[in-house]
Amino acid sequence: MTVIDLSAQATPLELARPELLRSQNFIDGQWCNAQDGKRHPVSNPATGEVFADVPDSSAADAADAADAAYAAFEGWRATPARERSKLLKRWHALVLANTEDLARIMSHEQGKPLAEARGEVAYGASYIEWFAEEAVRTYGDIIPSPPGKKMMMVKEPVGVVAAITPWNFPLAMIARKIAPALAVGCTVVAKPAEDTPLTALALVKLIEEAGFPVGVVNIVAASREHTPATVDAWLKDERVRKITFTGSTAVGKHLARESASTLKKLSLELGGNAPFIVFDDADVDAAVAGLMVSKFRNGGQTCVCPNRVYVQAGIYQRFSEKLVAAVAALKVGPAHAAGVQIGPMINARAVDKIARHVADAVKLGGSVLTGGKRLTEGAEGAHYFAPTVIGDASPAMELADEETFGPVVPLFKFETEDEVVQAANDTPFGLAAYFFSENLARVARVADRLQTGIVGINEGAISSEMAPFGGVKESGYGREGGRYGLDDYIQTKYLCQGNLK
Ligand SMILES: NC(=O)C1=CN([C@@H]2O[C@H](COP(=O)(O)OP(=O)(O)OC[C@H]3O[C@@H](n4cnc5c(N)ncnc54)[C@H](OP(=O)(O)O)[C@@H]3O)[C@@H](O)[C@H]2O)C=CC1
Ligand SMILES: O=C(O)CCCC(=O)O
Repeated sequence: MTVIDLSAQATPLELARPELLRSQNFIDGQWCNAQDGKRHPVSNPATGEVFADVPDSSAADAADAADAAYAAFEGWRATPARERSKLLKRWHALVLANTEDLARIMSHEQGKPLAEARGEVAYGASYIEWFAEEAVRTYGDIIPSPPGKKMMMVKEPVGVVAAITPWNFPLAMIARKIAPALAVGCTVVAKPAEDTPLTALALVKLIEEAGFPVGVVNIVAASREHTPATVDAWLKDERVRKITFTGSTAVGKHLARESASTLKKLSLELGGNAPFIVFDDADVDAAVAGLMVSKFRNGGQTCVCPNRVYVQAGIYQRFSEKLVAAVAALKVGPAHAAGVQIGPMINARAVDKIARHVADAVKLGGSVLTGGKRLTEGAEGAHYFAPTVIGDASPAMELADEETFGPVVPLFKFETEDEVVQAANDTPFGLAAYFFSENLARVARVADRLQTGIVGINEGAISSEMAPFGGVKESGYGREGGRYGLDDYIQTKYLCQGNLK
């Protein structure tokens, strides 16, 4: 592993358009402070340095946002789909035009390498473009009807949508929630993660510049301490008809429970525990390349990152040697340094969990083939963990059950297809799975048997605005992206016209 000067001070956050760095909530077309004036700091995970602050909102601010979104709803749903589409296209163009500033803000608050942050801007923008195109295609149905009747189905927006988003993809996650909501005529209240509010606020600034009507999108920032009460105001509010959430399964379950009293529609994109299976008949180089792409994206802090890597006995040694060489060549360092591939982890809690998983694996007989430790030299205030491969992993280890959310690859050896499919499915989670095999019959069998919402077959890069992203089991429900991505923001209305002469 190459470590690029962890003690390097972050370059100041210089932006071509400094006005994109917002420090207020956006409610009813106004930038405003929290009613009680509270604020919370935003720091750079590469240095620990606090470089901005934002409102620490409360239930009162959330209620104001809901009032605005509710008031704007009738007007927005009545806006022609073509017009909604045009505004989304304008927003899309503004996001792309401001890529560099958005990427810098994102890297500064989240820690991902600048090149990756630029990629996320393009990725998030692709959802906005996609849903701008889909906005004009929410067709209903004419139902073959009995004589004297005309039966029809029309699609309507569900109403006010609350979007709650995580810190790992501060731009793409909120973009792929707001864009489909707006496309079908819903209005939005949003709350970004404590650690990464600035990217989301910048994105909303561009919504303002695109010329969306007042109240259509509202955003409030809050600290981890005040988030539960803030979001609770939306959970209890019967005018908020939908919650769309990406984050941990524990919080997803809380949202499902607490919104039951008003029976909201829910999309929950929750944690995963993705298996990555390499069969003896795989193209080993392609499998290593696929694993590197999927595992080390965002430093391993991605819900679809492989968490358990199963390698068949016949190629275990060869695969592991090639993998260790590739992992050992990764460059770790602060987001702004040239060539960095793995940045700091988001916060102390994240790196503590990774260290706990590695220590537990070693205690239970795992061997550290590369990495295996925190990188602390020169890294005061930051949270780095060395890209790690652990050999001889076993099901009793914590990392087999819980997503590590960091740059750690545990290698499990297996003998048979049946055994590995059973092991892969032996988890409450079901977001993504990957496998590599050149055997056509096996490809069909294994793809069919894996219990996940997404399967990468001889492919590590699965995410795309054109495809439905989402899980099964305790990884949640609902789909984001593709032609299915509007469904979660729509309700079906059946019209039955009678007495037709
Ligand atoms: N599916 C995915 O993509 C993600 C999965 N995770 C998993 O979850 C683990 C923990 O990460 P963490 O950041 O704590 O994830 P959380 O689920 O706590 O955070 C995700 C979002 O939910 C908000 N939130 C937290 N508690 C509540 C609550 N009681 N009511 C309403 N909203 C709430 C957070 O706000 P705030 O930041 O203010 O607390 C944030 O906006 C990770 O290690 C990973 O395993 C995490 C992020 C994304
Ligand atoms: O929050 C996550 O980790 C899911 C988003 C990643 C993706 O879209 O591929």
